[in-house]
Amino acid sequence: MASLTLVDLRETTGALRRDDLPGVALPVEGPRALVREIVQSVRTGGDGALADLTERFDGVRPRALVLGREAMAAAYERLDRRLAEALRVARDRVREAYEAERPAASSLVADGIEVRRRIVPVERAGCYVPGGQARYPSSVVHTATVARVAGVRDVVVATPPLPDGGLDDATLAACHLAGVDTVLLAGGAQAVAALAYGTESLERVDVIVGPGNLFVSLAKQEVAADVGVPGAFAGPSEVVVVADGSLEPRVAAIDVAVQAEHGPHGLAWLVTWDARWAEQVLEELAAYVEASPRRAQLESTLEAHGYLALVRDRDQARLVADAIAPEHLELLYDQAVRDADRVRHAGVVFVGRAASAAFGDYVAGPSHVLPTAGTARFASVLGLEDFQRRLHVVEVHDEALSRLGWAVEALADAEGLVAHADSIRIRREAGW
Ligand SMILES: NC(=O)c1ccc[n+]([C@@H]2O[C@H](COP(=O)([O-])OP(=O)(O)OC[C@H]3O[C@@H](n4cnc5c(N)ncnc54)[C@H](O)[C@@H]3O)[C@@H](O)[C@H]2O)c1
Ligand SMILES: N[C@H](CO)Cc1c[nH]c[nH+]1
Ligand SMILES: [Zn+2]
Repeated sequence: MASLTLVDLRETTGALRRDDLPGVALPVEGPRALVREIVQSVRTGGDGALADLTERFDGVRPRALVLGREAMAAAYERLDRRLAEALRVARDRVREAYEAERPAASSLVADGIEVRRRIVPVERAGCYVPGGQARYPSSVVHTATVARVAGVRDVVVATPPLPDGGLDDATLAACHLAGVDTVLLAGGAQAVAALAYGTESLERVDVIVGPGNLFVSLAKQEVAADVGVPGAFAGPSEVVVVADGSLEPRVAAIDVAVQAEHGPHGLAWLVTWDARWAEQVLEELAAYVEASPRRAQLESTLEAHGYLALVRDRDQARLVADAIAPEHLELLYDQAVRDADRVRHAGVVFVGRAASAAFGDYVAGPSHVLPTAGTARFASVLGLEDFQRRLHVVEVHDEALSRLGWAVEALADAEGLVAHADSIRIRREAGW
């Protein structure tokens, strides 16, 4: 029976560091060597290697390696209307959230130098959409829509095939709605390699984004020298639920289970100052896990990385959350809004008793591609900037020679870089 491992912090005083708490120790060494081998094999073997590896790891040869817009549009027409409408709502909310964040071009003029900052989208983006333990049409929406708002010209989605070698209508329809150009029917490290290096049927991309399991995340690290891998380590899902007796125990129990049902290697914490109430939550959680059709996934995460932290008060609860730096943080007690603004490390914070992280997974607006494994200390949610480059145009008027030229010469002389200094001197001596 899955339970949570007790971490009693009530006697602990002062600051909490990340290493004071049990974390997720991902078993990376074996997978890393395998991922290296897979990437190399796709890099040299192209389409053939990709199909062979798909057969090896997904148990099927894809019916086609690449699908185009026609297949996506046809799937959208076939899709159940309620689901199509839900996907459209999710797409619209993600699109609106990111349209509101579009960075403005900026410029600065002073001393004869005009600096303009241009925002230039990458040309081709690869969005990895997981498909092992569950299918993720929502991840299509939460990656490709952001790429489109960022202005990317070609958007490719890579996702593993179904056991029949094809792809589900919901994922294809989501591609249609999100404006995807090409679908690559491959998953895991082999898909990441194909996106990074290209194959006979797929042109390589400029950046790879999107969540995935350990093999996907390690493959992104493996190819990072050759392709942009911006943003977070978006690995197995995580949640920290902070609540007390003002919340029904079953509601808290289910929220702990929400992210754990994704599959192995995830992380789930319940943090509370209400020990009696916590016992009721544990009972509810055990019953919920036992009855769930995703019991195996729930148990794999909860048994390895499911924790109950007993803390003194709200302040200590926040320190615990900050030390964990979880992907999702739920603050579900009264008056949590003030505390939300004091949180430093989390992928996203949900506040209010209605605030299930499932809203964020689907329709809140910000992408559900979020930092995991403690990387929320330095990484953020998928953003427009992950698909864009900043490019400065520096226009230098002659006036700058008299106003700033001397500083260039002084610094170049100090560094012994004579051509640097001469390039200014020669212009000044010409009387420009
Ligand atoms: N952080 C985020 O933003 C976010 C968002 C959505 C999902 N997720 C996470 O993404 C993950 C999705 O994982 P998934 O497994 O369901 O789908 P996935 O598509 O990431 O992984 C499936 C692929 O992994 C490969 N694979 C599986 N076992 C392998 C093995 N032993 N050796 C080599 N390759 C192997 C296969 O090729 C398979 O196609 C979950 O952990 C979920 O929690 C994270
Ligand atoms: N919770 C996942 C991110 O960790 C995203 C997701 C997609 N579908 C359901 N959930
Ligand atoms: Zn989820």
